[in-house]
Amino acid sequence: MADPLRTQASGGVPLLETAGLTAFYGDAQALFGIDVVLGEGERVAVIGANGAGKSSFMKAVCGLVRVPAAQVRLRGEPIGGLPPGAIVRRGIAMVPEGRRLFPSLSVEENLRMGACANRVGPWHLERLYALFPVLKEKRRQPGTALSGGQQQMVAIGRALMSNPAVLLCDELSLGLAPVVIKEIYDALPAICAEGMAVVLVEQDVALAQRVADRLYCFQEGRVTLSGPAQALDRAQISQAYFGV
Ligand SMILES: Nc1ncnc2c1ncn2[C@@H]1O[C@H](COP(=O)(O)OP(=O)(O)OP(=O)(O)O)[C@@H](O)[C@H]1O
Repeated sequence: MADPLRTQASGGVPLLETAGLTAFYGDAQALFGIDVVLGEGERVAVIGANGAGKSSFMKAVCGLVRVPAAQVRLRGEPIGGLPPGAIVRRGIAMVPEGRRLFPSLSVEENLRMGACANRVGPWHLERLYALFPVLKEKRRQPGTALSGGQQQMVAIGRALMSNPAVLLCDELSLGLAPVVIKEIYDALPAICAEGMAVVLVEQDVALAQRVADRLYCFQEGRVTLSGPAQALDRAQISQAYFGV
């Protein structure tokens, strides 16, 4: 049967693919051959326990952890191991775990930093302010003076300002109140409206199932389960998540 992820993108090539992705910190291996495929406009969630390798995967894709070139491909082109700036210019932007705003810059300056990639697309300051109006109100304040949820909006906005084809979001909900998490995730359809694809690392499995088209479960640096988000049941996920 035809694989929709390979046929929907041009020439049968997926938008983003990792093939046997391995990653190391010195001698310590964190990823042991991760195969992930992302189609145009798809939303994929990566779940797994602490230390499963989710953040290492995201860092490997965006160039923060060096990996062999052919292990990460964007529209078929090997991009593994390129410097992070080069990967952003090719269309992959990251919302990092813990937001990592520039503390000495205002909200607006943080947002403008994302535009350094010089990519053309639908995202610009005014559109971001329409999406998250509170950021316009607070645009002259230091980014780090904002609440956690507002800082997350800045981190998302900064990534969107590079007009990516793929947005990587590492634990958007970390440390946020449920009402704020809902506000952030409610913005996702508007963020994806032009067909941008998203990879989300999410600790809340039920939330991941609600927002993603497909899930990958990692355990100890390997994919233990993948499939359509709604089709995977709790028992399968628990087995893949905890290995019990
Ligand atoms: N900078 C680092 N140096 C050495 N080892 C690291 C480093 N970062 C992560 N690791 C190790 O790599 C493995 C995967 O960690 P990673 O942070 O990718 O997992 P994770 O699934 O994102 O976990 P969490 O949910 O806690 O963020 C773990 O064994 C971790 O200890």
